[in-house]
Amino acid sequence: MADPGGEQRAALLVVASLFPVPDGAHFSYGTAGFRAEGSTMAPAVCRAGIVAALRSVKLGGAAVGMVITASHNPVDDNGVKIVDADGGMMSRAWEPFSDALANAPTPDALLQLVLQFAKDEGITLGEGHSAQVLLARDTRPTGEYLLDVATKGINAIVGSVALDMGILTTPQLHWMVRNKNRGLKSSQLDYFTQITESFRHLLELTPDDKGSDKLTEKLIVDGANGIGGLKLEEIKPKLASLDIVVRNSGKEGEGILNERCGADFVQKEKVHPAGFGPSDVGVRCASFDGDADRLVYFRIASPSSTMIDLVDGDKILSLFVLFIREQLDIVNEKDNKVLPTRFGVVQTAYANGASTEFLKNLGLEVVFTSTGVKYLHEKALEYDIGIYFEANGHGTVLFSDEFVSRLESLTSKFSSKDAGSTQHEAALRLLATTQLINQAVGDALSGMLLVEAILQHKGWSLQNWCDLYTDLPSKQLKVKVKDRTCIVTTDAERKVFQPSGLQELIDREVGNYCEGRCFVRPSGTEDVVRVYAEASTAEAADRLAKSVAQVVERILG
Ligand SMILES: CC(=O)N[C@H]1[C@@H](OP(=O)(O)O)O[C@H](CO)[C@@H](O)[C@@H]1O
Ligand SMILES: [Mg+2]
Repeated sequence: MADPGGEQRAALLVVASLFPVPDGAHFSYGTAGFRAEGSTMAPAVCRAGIVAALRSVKLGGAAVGMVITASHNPVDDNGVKIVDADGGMMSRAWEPFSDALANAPTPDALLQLVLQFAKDEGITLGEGHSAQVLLARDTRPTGEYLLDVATKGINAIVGSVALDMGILTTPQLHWMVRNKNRGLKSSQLDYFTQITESFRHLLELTPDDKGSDKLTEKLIVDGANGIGGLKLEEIKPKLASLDIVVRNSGKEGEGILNERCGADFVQKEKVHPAGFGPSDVGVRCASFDGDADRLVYFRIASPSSTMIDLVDGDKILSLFVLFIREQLDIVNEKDNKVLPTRFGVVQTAYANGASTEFLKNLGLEVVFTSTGVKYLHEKALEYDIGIYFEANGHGTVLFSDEFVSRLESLTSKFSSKDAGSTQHEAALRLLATTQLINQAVGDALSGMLLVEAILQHKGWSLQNWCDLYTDLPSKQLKVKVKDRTCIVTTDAERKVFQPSGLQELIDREVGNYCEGRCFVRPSGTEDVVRVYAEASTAEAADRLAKSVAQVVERILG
């Protein structure tokens, strides 16, 4: 093993002894990084800092990111996830090492793990290499402390530089990392300028006959008392065409992060968030999660109930699909296939069955992956245009580099020869969309602006959007078991493979219901087994979920 030198060894030993893993603690790099109660996160965060710095060294000094957040989880939790140099999630191939490092029991064990991994990966330590890690955190009280811990971890790889980008939404940091490594402008101001300018371009391209009054109708945004609300307040003056009211804005004293508010709460509970009430009945509302990488829309149905009409990630996806396909068809109409058209729609098992049916009826290829953005994103990258969404509101639209460069040459060709033509305008709309929607990860701010621009383009109310299809009633439950990892799934998590016999029992329950569908899987972020059920009525979906939850309890205790 090449000796990295005394300085490097000492730095690793020192930092490992500063943040030892307590007896009995175990960290696991789950669906979205390490997560636990904030006050217990220091060992995992420090070691994630080491991993991020090593990743940057491995990639020749390209910028890598680290976000300190626990997203929609309670305010006392915190977490950390690593952003790869392309702006996406850290390569899955590095997760086993991250797990092993986070749990290394002694400073010496940690040192040996780093040395062995560096050797296996061909990473040269301790000499003239460079590494840079961009850091951000959300608004949690433990964030500042954990950011400092992360910096210590990063600095333990000699030659690394940690850059604190401040309090940001998770998608802002992903965007910054991607842009930086592409040699593009990458500050927060650049991000704000890009999304607000491309939004303005899209509005300018709205057909004259469409109801411009729709946007003057109020939009109320639930910021989950997190960072998304604060950033939205910051850009609101640049969105003068929208009448936006921010509630649960994240301002001091307004409420507790994610407590009875935010996209996760709204989507799972199907009731309106705190701070909303009867006076908001019928108004178009949107909800972000605590780190603003999820977006759902909703409307309070009646003054006498807390129930909402939910417009979830599946319906946002459907709206994006309709708009992009329509513009693509216009551009390609005359010059057949002037733009590449491999169009992929990616969902998970949690997608409402009615949405999948709707998309298939449009003649689209719908593919399924396991839960977790890293899987959906990876799949979407295989297409010229890859659209993915989780039902919970995390998703985006990815355009391949080739698609964007063909689109750029096409728009300049049109501007000199065919300016103002229908085709030219459709191409410009697509180009503005590639600029508006975050290419690194799902982004509530940019996603919301695209939704607003499309509703305006179509002259649609929230009702028109809701009417695309009717969701099948569904129910989600959590079951506490001794060891959730006993459940092994297959077929994009739609079938249980182990323990044997469990799938047959689920099938038997499902067989009792009309339009019944049900699956179970171990959560990657909580110590529970999740049960999801769909059926033709809400009451039947509840009953199916409950009976399958009982089966899981019986088998796994
Ligand atoms: C049913 C559900 O909403 N699951 C969420 C949740 O993962 P679980 O592995 O189900 O705990 O958190 C993930 C990270 O935010 C998100 O990607 C995923 O969709
Ligand atoms: Mg989130």
